Amino acid sequence: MKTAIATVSISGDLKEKLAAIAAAGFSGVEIFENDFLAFDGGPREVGQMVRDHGLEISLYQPFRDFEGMPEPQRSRTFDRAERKFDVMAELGTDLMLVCSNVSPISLGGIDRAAADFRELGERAARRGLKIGYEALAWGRHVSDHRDAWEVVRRADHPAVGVILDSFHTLARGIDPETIRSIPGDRIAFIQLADAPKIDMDLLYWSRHFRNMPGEGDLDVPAFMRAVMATGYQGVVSLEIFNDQFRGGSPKSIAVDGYRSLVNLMDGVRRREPSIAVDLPAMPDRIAAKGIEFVEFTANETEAGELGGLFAAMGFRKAGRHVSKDVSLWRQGEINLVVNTEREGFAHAAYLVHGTSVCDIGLKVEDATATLERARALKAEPFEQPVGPGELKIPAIRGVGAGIMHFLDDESELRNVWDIEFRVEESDDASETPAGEPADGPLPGAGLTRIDHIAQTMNYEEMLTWTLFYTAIFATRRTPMVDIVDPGGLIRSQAIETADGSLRITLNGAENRKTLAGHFIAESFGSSVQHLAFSTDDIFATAERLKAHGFAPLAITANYYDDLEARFGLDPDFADRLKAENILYDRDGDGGEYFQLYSPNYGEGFFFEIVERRGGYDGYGAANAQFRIAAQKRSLRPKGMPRG
Ligand SMILES: O=C(O)c1ccc(O)c(O)c1
Ligand SMILES: [Mg+2]
Repeated sequence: MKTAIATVSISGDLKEKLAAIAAAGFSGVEIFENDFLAFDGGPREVGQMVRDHGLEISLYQPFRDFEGMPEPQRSRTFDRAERKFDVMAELGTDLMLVCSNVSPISLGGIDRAAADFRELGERAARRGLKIGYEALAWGRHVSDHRDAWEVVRRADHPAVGVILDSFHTLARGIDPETIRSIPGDRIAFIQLADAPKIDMDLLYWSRHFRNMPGEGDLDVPAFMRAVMATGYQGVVSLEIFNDQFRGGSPKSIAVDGYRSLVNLMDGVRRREPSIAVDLPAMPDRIAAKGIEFVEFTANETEAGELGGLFAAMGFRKAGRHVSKDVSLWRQGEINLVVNTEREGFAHAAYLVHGTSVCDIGLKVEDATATLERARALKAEPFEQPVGPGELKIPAIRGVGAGIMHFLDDESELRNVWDIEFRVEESDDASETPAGEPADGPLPGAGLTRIDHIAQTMNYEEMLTWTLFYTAIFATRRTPMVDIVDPGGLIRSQAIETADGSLRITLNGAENRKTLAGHFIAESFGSSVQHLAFSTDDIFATAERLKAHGFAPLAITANYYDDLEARFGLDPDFADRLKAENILYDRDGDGGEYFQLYSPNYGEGFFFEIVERRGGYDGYGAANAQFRIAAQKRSLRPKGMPRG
């Protein structure tokens, strides 16, 4: 499959754009005219530069305001086209995009436009070139791909085809199934873009808010299935006008683009099995079953403090690694690992981020298949030397700074805890805090599993993260919600499996004054900001935690007054929530959510304990503002210091 991306989609100057596009794995580029005009070098030089990167120029664009002009403008547009043909010849490309006319003086008329294209086709063919006609969603007379195709059909010239751009079709709500009646060999080129559903002017929406297929809300898969059903075998290209991308990292945006294309085409192939898609085989999106472990990196002193925190939440020390300075803490199905090694990835992470979460272990259907799909989607495999008695666990670099490991029940990996960890005589007894009976292990606090992991990133990187998770794993993303922090806005969105077995919340920080922004700044980009543990009985857990010496985050009395009024709560029930500092939420179907927080440790890391009742599927977004305000009051208590 030939893949391309328009230079306009990537930030940087033309050189930087090409380097990033080539490194990401594309086979070609669309040279966007303004990128060429801004370049200080002739068309031959640009063509050579593109080919030196191993790329081809798949398209030159756009040529504007061509068809249906009155004289004398009509003759001028043909002269202008000839000049562009000269440039194309020197660039070394044979296809030019002509977008539908937006000029108020254009006359309209399908046959007039067809006659103009027939003549342009004739002139192009004489020079061995071709042209493609694209309907802009805001074109003066042609704004629908069906009309563009009718013009092309009537032009009836082998050098003239139609160009379909998913944005223009889908943003106007045109049924993509209408593409299926166009002959595939009359489609000159395919441009793809997604976009979030926003109610705004089409032109503004198109020029500022497009994003990669899978990052927005348009049905790009339906569009692409229809295209492939026509027998189209040409280039599949991305054309993304996006303000954030223009300012983003060229390398990472280019990889996102390639990832989104491969993910899209793999999905098309699975839904249209009779259609040939020339793409290497890869496993389908991976069924993720949950979070098997979370690993912290720390120095010895801080590891002791972390252990104290874990013990206060009812965790017990359950083992020590056979060959490394790594200990395991357990409760229910939760595995927390603390790594104090002086070498390897965890130590490197410690030096950069301080005490923090450095690795996440996901339980998946098939760990090897997960690595294979991740690789096909340009994720970076991670390996470090396997020590004596250790298993080789498939792993990749996450989108942030951390490593993501994959475990399954199908292989030896299911025995990782028994193979790599040993229970030490002293483990249980030595962790018994003062004041508790020392004659046996402390009972836990009723924590059962990890409900969710919350990762924080700069707002501009959120699309990269959502694409990463949704392309590799069979997950969906929830709508974005705004969370008000006294210092600014946080955008929050969850990635989750349909059954809720894996939940990751992504929090995009716009500045450093927010708790989330402070956390990423102070931890130099550590991503995991909090872990949420599940309990089946939040009140019993709250009591147990108290007995363990856990001090929950204090919530204001005002919050509880409002809560009682808002939900019409029984006053005794509201008092109980208040006494335990438990936050509460209820959904439209009577599902209930209970949340209990730890204070901050260090610069904004914390734990949460939740109970879901009656199928509640959210994350208590309505409570986040009050929790954050409380946490900000408690910032920098005694606790987890930073490197
Ligand atoms: O916004 C535009 O003008 C524009 C130009 C060329 C395209 O291919 C397109 O989709 C939009
Ligand atoms: Mg386009």
